[in-house]
Amino acid sequence: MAVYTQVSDDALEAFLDGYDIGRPRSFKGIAEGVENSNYYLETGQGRFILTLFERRADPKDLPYFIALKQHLAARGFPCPAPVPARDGAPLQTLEGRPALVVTFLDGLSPKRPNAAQCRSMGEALARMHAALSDFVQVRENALGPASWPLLWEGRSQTAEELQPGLAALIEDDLAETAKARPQSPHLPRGTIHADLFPDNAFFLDDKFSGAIDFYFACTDALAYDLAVCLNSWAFEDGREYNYSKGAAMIAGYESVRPLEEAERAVLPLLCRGAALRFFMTRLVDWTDTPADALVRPKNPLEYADRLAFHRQAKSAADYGG
Ligand SMILES: Nc1ncnc2c1ncn2[C@@H]1O[C@H](COP(=O)(O)OP(=O)(O)O)[C@@H](O)[C@H]1O
Ligand SMILES: N[C@@H](CCOP(=O)(O)O)C(=O)O
Repeated sequence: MAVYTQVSDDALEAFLDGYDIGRPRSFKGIAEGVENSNYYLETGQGRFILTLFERRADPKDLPYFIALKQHLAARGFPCPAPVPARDGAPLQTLEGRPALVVTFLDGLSPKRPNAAQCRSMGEALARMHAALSDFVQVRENALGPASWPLLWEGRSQTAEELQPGLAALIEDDLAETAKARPQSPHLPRGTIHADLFPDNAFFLDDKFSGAIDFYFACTDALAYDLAVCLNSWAFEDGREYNYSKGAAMIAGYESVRPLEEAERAVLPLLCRGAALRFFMTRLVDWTDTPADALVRPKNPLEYADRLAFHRQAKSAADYGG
């Protein structure tokens, strides 16, 4: 579960005094999530999510994430809209933590996405990129290729314990993605979500209804966002690539923004990089999460299996593009 900071009734009352959203009718901690404490809040004026940012959130990044959500919401893209307090600022303090109230989104996250949902997600991803094309703020991708060797440092033994022979394969992935990196600056860039996994997307009747959790958003290659989604939506049980789902996602994306030839050419490389990024952070969490932590670390091997697929892929056609 992810409620790290408890909010007392008195603290909530005092906090809501600073807003024009009415008195609380319902207030409960949300079990899902990993990084921050999230609460469901219902008042006379509607439903909201209250987030208290925990230790891993860098306070200097919060204004960027808030501005990004404001920008998307203003353009009609379904995402949590920050709710400003009476003083006009959306970012406040509660129980000693930076705190944000956002609007509640309807919909359910798919546990096992189907091809129709993959298509709808691809289309929505391209719409999101278009809506962000005039978002001028820039944030470097802190989990981009330069960070991977640093995350890997001292982890090869853990990788070997998880799967004998894995360390050498990962070293090879690092070398190959580093070699090919100079190709990336030529790709269309913009603001990307960078973590649009199924648990961060909501659906109503197979139609995308909203995206949440923009806390890895950054400026990077647009096709890298598609690569993150192909990794997290189009593999069965974390292992086998589902060609129909991948093809549906790419077709959905291209129905809004056709990929350029340069993007198609490096799609396998971008997918390999995306898999490496999630493998690395999961590997770090695997060893560094204390046994009594509230959240269970996710299995890095799911991404080692995806890497095996990406190593042999030659072109976008291997992904159904
Ligand atoms: N705007 C929202 N509308 C509806 N539910 C939300 C909203 N934001 C978060 N949630 C719920 O809270 C959970 C955790 O949110 P998330 O942003 O993924 O947390 P974390 O950043 O801690 O990983 C989500 O899985 C979802 O159930
Ligand atoms: N999507 C990442 C972990 C990040 O968790 P989130 O709840 O903030 O999306 C993974 O699966 O490794």
